[in-house]
Amino acid sequence: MSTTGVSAVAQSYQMFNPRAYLQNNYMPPRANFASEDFVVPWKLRCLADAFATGEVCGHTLIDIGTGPTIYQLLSACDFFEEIVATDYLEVNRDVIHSWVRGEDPCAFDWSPYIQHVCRIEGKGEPWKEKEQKLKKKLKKIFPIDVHQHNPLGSLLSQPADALVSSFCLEAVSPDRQSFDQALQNVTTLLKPGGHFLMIGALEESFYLAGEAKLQVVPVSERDVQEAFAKSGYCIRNFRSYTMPPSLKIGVDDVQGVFFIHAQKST
Ligand SMILES: C[S@@+](CC[C@H](N)C(=O)[O-])C[C@H]1O[C@@H](n2cnc3c(N)ncnc32)[C@H](O)[C@@H]1O
Ligand SMILES: O=S(=O)(c1ccc2c(c1)CN[C@@H](CF)C2)N1CCSCC1
Repeated sequence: MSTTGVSAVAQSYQMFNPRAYLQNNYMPPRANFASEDFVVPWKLRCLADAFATGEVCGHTLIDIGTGPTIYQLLSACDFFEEIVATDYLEVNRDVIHSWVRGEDPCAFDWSPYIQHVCRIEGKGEPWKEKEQKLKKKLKKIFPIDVHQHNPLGSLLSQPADALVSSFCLEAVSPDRQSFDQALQNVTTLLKPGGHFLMIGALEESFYLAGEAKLQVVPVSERDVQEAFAKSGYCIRNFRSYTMPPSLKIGVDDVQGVFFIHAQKST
């Protein structure tokens, strides 16, 4: 693992601006729910379908690199007692804390995401009920460093039943070796037989978040599949989405998005 590379990544994240990041990736017009063919509905569908199998369930789910977003947890909250959010930056952990407490009138409006997920799950659940359910289950918000062999330090008493992660490992790894090692590291947080649902960027080399320009290690579908196999997973499902030119507006150079559902070997 290149320690200088990891230190440089950590340094670049000191400039990360959560509000700019949300603006670039989670607000209209880039975030478009008009058709299931658009990337945001595609991501939410991947997650909803995986949880709808009923195979991904248990007491504790950990989200690796939560950032300032909660969409990635919406379909999980019916299947776990406790959801643990994690992030390297205190500024992002504070955004999630603030959303859970519901005290910030200027907080990001996730209602279009919650309403869409309730619609595709087809349970007739009012969106405000799902919102409250997630806030109630989001009991812990921990600091994490995926480049540490024990990413959560002593904060985790026992391995989780499932992991979720979205746009994290490739966005914080200076090279493929670090990406593979980071996956090995976070896998120690998951119980044998546990499930890992990951969404990530394909062939991306950078993204912007306000003043910060973050380097991303470009990964292919094959790179991701090989990394999971190397970390001892059975790949249950793998899907990918090709980014249309209209969504390439300069805030990143992402070429596509992958979804992987993998199960840790027993
Ligand atoms: C591209 S953002 C992803 C945010 C969110 N999960 C999403 O889906 O948009 C990457 C996140 O990784 C976090 N991060 C940076 N360095 C990290 C590290 N060493 N370990 C874990 N997370 C890290 C950043 O603070 C940021 O929130
Ligand atoms: O869901 S996305 O595919 C998405 C969402 C988040 C990110 C990326 C892509 C690519 N760069 C990542 C940096 F790590 C963050 N999407 C991109 C097109 S517009 C709506 C959001």
